Amino acid sequence: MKLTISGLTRSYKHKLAVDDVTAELTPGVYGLIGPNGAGKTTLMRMLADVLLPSKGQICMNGEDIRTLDDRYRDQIGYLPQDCGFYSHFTAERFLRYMASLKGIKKVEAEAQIGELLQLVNLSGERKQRIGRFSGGMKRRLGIAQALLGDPKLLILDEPTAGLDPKERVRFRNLLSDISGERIVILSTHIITDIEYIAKEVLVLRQGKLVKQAKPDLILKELEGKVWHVTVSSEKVDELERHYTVGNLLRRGTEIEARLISDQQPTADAALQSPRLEDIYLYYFGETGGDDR
Ligand SMILES: Nc1ncnc2c1ncn2[C@@H]1O[C@H](COP(=O)(O)OP(=O)(O)OP(=O)(O)O)[C@@H](O)[C@H]1O
Repeated sequence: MKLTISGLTRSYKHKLAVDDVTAELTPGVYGLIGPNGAGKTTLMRMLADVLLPSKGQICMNGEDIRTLDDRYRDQIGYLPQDCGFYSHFTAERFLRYMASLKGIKKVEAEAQIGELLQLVNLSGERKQRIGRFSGGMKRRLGIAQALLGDPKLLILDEPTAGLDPKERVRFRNLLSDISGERIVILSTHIITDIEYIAKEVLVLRQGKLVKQAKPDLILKELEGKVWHVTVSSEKVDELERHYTVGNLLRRGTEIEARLISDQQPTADAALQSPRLEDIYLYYFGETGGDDR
């Protein structure tokens, strides 16, 4: 199974939200990252075939998705950023409803619903109204509905938004369990969500795909560029003028910072082992991670 994206472009009036994106995806987990407004949701909506591109093409196994039409949509599971739930529905009624929209036969749907509720750890809550669910439970139910029909392409827009750290760990494990032969594309602001499970990271900046690479390769690229410095507080402005500086840590009159620089920034700067979350500093000049 192969998804080929060629010159995919989408503008809203004068705003170019996705700009000439070309990529080839094969089974595995892809982490789509980028700051707010980078175009992640727009790209995912086009992949989910709920938004038409202004230009460009998406092909599945060499066939244009416009030609495949229903045959493409039948193979997709999509969790939108804002998954509108019917709050008076119970979890199982919601999944039954979504299964019928996907054209899954009743008996088959019942079997899948049971399995999926178990997978997302909501079996005990299957008869509870969604209105009483926490944000994390709703997100897990959203993941279950995306998995109905055993889709070959799973598109998850910020699936971990609103999950607490424990739920995020559970989600990571769930994703590595279900990835298998599927292509999974998930967008996130939180690098640790994809650190151990992403086959490749897709970096989107101002609508452009500026990087598609394995996490190891990205880390290699950052080697020799990440520094830890300690400066007096009055030198911080100067440091920020010259370098891309991450979170500052105040220690008395001194400030410690992690920064990106091709050369050693100060005489006592110490080289650091790059971490995947340094991607945010490197590509966007901002920090990413659990605190965002
Ligand atoms: N319906 C719309 N009409 C006009 N502009 C839009 C529309 N949807 C998105 N945009 C603009 O397109 C750009 C990309 O938005 P998009 O939501 O795809 O980014 P994103 O990376 O998903 O951001 P976030 O992380 O905040 O969800 C932004 O500048 C946004 O303001």
